[in-house]
Amino acid sequence: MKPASPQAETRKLPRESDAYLRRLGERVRMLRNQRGMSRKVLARQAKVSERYIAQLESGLGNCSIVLLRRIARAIGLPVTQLVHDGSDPPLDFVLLSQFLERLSPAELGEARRLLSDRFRAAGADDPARRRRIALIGLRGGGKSTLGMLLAEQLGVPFVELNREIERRAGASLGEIFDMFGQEAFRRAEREALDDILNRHEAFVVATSGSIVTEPGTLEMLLSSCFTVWVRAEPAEHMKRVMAQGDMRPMANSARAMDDLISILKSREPLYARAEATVTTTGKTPEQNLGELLRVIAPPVRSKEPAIAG
Ligand SMILES: Nc1ncnc2c1ncn2[C@@H]1O[C@H](COP(=O)(O)OP(=O)(O)O)[C@@H](O)[C@H]1O
Ligand SMILES: O=C(O)C1=C[C@@H](OP(=O)(O)O)[C@@H](O)[C@H](O)C1
Ligand SMILES: [Mg+2]
Repeated sequence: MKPASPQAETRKLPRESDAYLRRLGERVRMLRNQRGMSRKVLARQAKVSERYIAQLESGLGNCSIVLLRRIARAIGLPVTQLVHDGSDPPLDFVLLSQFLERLSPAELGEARRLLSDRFRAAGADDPARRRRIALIGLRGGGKSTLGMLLAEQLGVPFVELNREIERRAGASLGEIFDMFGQEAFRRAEREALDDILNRHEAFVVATSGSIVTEPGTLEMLLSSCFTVWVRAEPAEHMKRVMAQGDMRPMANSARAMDDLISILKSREPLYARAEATVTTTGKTPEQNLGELLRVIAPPVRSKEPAIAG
């Protein structure tokens, strides 16, 4: 992970922004043309001046988000389809997302499983996936403690993702955050996970607490590994984190417990995507190890009844 010099970064930014505004303008023009709308009609429906639309389409208008939303509505699209970065997705992607929007949350879950079974080597019941165990959850839950015990029991390598990230970057987690920022850390999480998936067929990984927050990384984790949420009660998380002396991701302040509760609350739906959960409050690591061994065991298939003959 090589840092760009601050001067290079500031030189790059305006150029990147200009290119982005040009692409946004071209997209608005193309979508307006597709709909057979003149600039005049679009301006009237969005309640902005025609000159403004002309500026936007030529890549010169840095629109406020409220105005852009009005333009998107007048075109008949959600604003997210105007502002996305990078090139336009293929038509099938657009059609598929329209189709998915019609499904209920339960149907969406089923659709994701079906698609991932069809297009990934490792399906839900694939024994290979059960040999790649990922422990997820907030700090102090017990991922590292249980991960080490589980790997030893299974006779497979134990990977501490945070250490892998540090090894690959040649810098400590603190330095990565301070020097390169959140975005670099998210990228490093994903690259480190991809790397261990490529290097090992079987492992136990104690992931970093924040790994679930980047949708691409979460998807990779859920479809490649058997995931277990290692959780504890908030007060127990706090007690353990304080005992370890490093309060991140909470601000090291009097509000740490409030921070922890709100981080946990915002991440709970993501951690809950794990296929199994173990709660470590009031249990010994050995008790939880037994529980883990049970939950990761492949489902027992009932034998076909013997045909009497
Ligand atoms: N049942 C349990 N399972 C795992 N850890 C436990 C348990 N009970 C107490 N602990 C303690 O809680 C702490 C968990 O920390 P750690 O494994 O580093 O969590 P994480 O990796 O999720 O941040 C350790 O100090 C461990 O000894
Ligand atoms: O929950 C978080 O946001 C984080 C948890 C830490 O990992 P552990 O949960 O492994 O301590 C570490 O990756 C980073 O400081 C961010
Ligand atoms: Mg840990």
